[in-house]
Amino acid sequence: MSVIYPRVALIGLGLIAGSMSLAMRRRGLAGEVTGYARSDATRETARRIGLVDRVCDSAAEAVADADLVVLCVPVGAMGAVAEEIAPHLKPGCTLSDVGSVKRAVIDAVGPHVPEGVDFIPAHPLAGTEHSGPESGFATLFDNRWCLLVPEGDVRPEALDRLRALWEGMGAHVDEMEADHHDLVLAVTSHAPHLIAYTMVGVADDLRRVTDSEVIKYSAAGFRDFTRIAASDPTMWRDVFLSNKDATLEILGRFTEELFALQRAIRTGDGEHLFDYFTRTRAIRRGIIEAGQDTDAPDFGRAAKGA
Ligand SMILES: NC(=O)c1ccc[n+]([C@@H]2O[C@H](COP(=O)([O-])OP(=O)(O)OC[C@H]3O[C@@H](n4cnc5c(N)ncnc54)[C@H](O)[C@@H]3O)[C@@H](O)[C@H]2O)c1
Ligand SMILES: O=C(O)C(=O)C[C@]1(C(=O)O)C=C[C@@H](O)C=C1
Repeated sequence: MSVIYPRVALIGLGLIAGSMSLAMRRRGLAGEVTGYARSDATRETARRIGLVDRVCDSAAEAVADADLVVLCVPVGAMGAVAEEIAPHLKPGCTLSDVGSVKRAVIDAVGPHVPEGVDFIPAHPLAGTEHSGPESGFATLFDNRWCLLVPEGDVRPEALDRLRALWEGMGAHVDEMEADHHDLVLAVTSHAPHLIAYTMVGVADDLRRVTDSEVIKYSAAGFRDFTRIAASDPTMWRDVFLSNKDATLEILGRFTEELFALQRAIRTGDGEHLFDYFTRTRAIRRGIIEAGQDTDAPDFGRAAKGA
């Protein structure tokens, strides 16, 4: 593949920035990738493992002359980072981010975007429970979605170019409106994370009673919860504080359903439980039949309508 951006700057050098750098390198999508992270230790590690072509000691130095700048920091840090780099952005460049919440990032970053810079928020729907500069890998975005959330005046050629970059990194790209994005992600990602955190917390409380049996005999379902609940505390604190309304709306509905199931168990209403589980099983099967299971080998073809 040919170079899409001569110079890309990544601010924040963790799982997502590291994976972007390696995914771009795999296909030669960027001429040079520069990077900056706030802590000396992270920059040192990034240098040692050659995560990007050049690790800079300031955000200003990293973004100078960059054709694409991507903010890869926790959602709560986006506004301050945007304010810091704004005076150093090259006219005509594209500014993007990878935050898990979009409305709050648009509100925080938008006011700092200089005239002549295209701001195109993005969100790759791919990740792991690991964080930091050593956690990235080149195939993270393969067969995953990346949602682009442009608002206002964005040049179509800037949008096409960013889309081509994400496709070159292995992702399927769609566009979505910011508030809708936040509601959808509250259902598919944010509330499930909170539920996993809660379940593991409950098990931890119980452990003190059962003397480690919870961990010793933990079944596959619970192990999956512990993987999710091992995700980065800073990232997830920021996600919940930034997507408050949508997450609370979904958690309200979740609590109502939970109470109904609780009542069915207490009253011995097997029909309610059976019907409910039949409905949820059909959803999983529907996902697989529609070719939307991103773990399936043919997801790529299905997503492209092949
Ligand atoms: N981890 C996931 O599963 C996932 C998936 C999609 C999107 N995201 C989003 O991507 C972004 C980055 O997540 P990650 O998983 O790569 O996190 P990470 O913790 O692995 O990396 C974040 C990096 O940002 C740096 N940083 C923090 N505050 C900073 C600041 N003020 N200035 C400069 N650098 C700063 C940290 O030192 C670290 O290097 C977040 O906004 C997150 O919501 C994460
Ligand atoms: O697989 C995981 O570990 C993830 O949690 C990834 C996941 C998700 O919920 O799907 C987490 C947050 C992101 O914003 C996007 C992807």
